[in-house]
Amino acid sequence: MMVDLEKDATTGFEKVILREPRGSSAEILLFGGQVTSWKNERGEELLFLSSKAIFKPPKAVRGGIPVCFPQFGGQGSLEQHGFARNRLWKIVESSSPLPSVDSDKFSLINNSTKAIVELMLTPSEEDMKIWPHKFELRLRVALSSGGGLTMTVKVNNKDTKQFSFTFALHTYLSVADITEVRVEGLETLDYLDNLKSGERSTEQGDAITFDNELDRVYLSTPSKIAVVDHEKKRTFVLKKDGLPDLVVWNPWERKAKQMVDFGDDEYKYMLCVEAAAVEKPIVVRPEEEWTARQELSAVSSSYSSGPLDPRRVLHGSSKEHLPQYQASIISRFSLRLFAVMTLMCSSRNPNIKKS
Ligand SMILES: O=P(O)(O)OC[C@H]1O[C@@H](O)[C@H](O)[C@@H](O)[C@@H]1O
Repeated sequence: MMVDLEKDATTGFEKVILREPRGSSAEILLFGGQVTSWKNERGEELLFLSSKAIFKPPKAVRGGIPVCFPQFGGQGSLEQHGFARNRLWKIVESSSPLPSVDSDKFSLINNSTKAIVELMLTPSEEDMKIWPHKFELRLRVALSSGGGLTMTVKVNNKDTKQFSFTFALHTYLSVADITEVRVEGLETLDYLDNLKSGERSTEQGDAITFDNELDRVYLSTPSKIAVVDHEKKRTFVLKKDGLPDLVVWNPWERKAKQMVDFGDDEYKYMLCVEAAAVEKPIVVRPEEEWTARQELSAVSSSYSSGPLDPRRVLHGSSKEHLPQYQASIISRFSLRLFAVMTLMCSSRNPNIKKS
């Protein structure tokens, strides 16, 4: 396992590179704490990064996995998606003893089964003027020996009063042809439609497919979602914890043309699936810590990694024989029962603890 710190020759941005012996790798910019590349063992890029991406602060970089904090989207007093994605983060020295970046390239061998780096963002005086809360935001990125990419986020409240925020890991997946892509695991869920001023609707169909602009926040989603790329015969599996919502976004043709940092036809080759906490802001009291995690893996589409949706576990395959409306009613009833039982078991967010 190797962890390198380099200065990108083209952009001048500093980046950490994680490599594992079988060939997979990941790159993380200190600007934005943003993963901009994740490659499998054959060296194929799994994340989308726009050819028109602008590497010039304070513009956020279009692609990879921007961190949206302390605000998701445009609802709030801050800039769209918050400021974390266009600030310079620091490496937490204890995570990987990386030397300074004065010479061209440094390497070290990490003997664990994962190549890991931990980055941190704390507010500057300027940040405190727009969001007056002392916090520590940590992002740990780990590349496992199988090539899976795990991102663990921690927010510590270092202040004397509580604060709340919304959050997303804005993952841009690279796909071969968006019209041949299917998202599984969101069937029958409620969502907020950003194209209809956040109007609430319920997903009726089967898996989600794409033939137009789509911008939705799916609510209380299962911990495992699959994005099937038929053309590439590849399935992305996204597992998450502490991030109940899932944003699904593709700008399609018209919006693509309006974005200066996005190619006119690049919408065909990307899909954003964003593990998020949007509907219910996270509240963290002084000296408390909130943790969330996302695990990404890319497997051949013939691979089955087990049931996606907890409702399918409850009903087994018999649900498939029920008329669709009946199956959907039972699903929703079970979900509500599950939600009530969960609420009864814990009234506090299980992802928050004393730091
Ligand atoms: O252009 P930005 O600020 O990176 O945002 C891109 C998109 O991000 C998505 O998360 C939002 O749901 C969209 O509404 C938004 O257009």
